[in-house]
Amino acid sequence: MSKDKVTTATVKQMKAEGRPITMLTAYDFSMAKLVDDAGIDMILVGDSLGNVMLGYESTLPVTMDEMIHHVKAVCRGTSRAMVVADLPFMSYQVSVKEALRNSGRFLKETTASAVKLEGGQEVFDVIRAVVDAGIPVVGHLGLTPQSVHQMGGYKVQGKDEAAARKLLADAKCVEEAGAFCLVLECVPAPLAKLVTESLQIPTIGIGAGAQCDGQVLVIHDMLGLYPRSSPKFVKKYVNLHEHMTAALKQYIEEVTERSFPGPEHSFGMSEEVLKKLY
Ligand SMILES: Nc1nc(=O)c2c([nH]1)NC[C@@H]1CN(c3ccc(C(=O)N[C@@H](CCC(=O)O)C(=O)O)cc3)CN21
Ligand SMILES: CC(C)C(=O)C(=O)O
Ligand SMILES: [Mg+2]
Repeated sequence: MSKDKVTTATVKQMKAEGRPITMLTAYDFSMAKLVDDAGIDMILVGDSLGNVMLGYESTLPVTMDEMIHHVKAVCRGTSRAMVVADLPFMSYQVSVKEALRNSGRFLKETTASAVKLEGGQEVFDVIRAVVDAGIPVVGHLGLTPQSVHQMGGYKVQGKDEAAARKLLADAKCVEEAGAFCLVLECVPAPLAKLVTESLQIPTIGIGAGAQCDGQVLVIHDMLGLYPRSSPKFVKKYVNLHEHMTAALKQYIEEVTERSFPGPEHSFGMSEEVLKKLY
């Protein structure tokens, strides 16, 4: 392992020093290389690949085999960032044994160094067992997309007193179980701040305000590459959809009018050889 590689120790150190942790998703080699070269700390191969890469309506259909396919590609493009593999729906809910088997697959079949899973008190035993097997775990609370049907849609979580208390208790559970880091998704900013102050482990927010120890976004959302509507928490740093459409239209036009390829994109041969062919 190279000496500047981001590890669980790096992330812990960053919280201690008050340095924000940066995380983005990536799902393939080229995007991972772009993100890693830019200097991101953590790359999440999210099950959101079901939406942005595979066109599913939710993350629920994503399989372990689909995840592994993408995690492998991301690892090949990453040298410094820590790669975190998202455990897909039903890969860790059935039993602790299955959770161990599937977490183990990520670390054996790819070079990812941590796994992520959704839930609080109900996944305490799972987190504990995976951590005990030597696999670092990232928790995920608040809006947990794998429970979309139970939540009745993608909604901000922890708004009333009971829900807020439950989220705080779940966060402490996730830490107690041994997770080294916790994603907070769609949580009121003041509650995310309270959770962040209440935990030793760093929190990584997405729609959880500025007081988390780090931030994560889906890369397609922040680059303006996702054609479906984006949640309120997304900031589009660039509208790549527009830039790419312009490039594609120019290509179509130039091929149609035969201005592409030009001489600089073409290969010649000697007149002498050519003459013999005619
Ligand atoms: N491209 C993409 N980006 C994501 O952030 C993302 C995925 N896909 N797929 C998996 C989940 C689904 N996520 C979502 C999807 C929708 C909302 C959303 O529409 N939220 C409302 C909140 C409304 C409210 O309760 O006030 C919003 O307006 O932001 C939030 C998170 C986050 N994840
Ligand atoms: C949005 C992040 C936290 C995630 O779980 C994913 O990309 O799947
Ligand atoms: Mg996910």
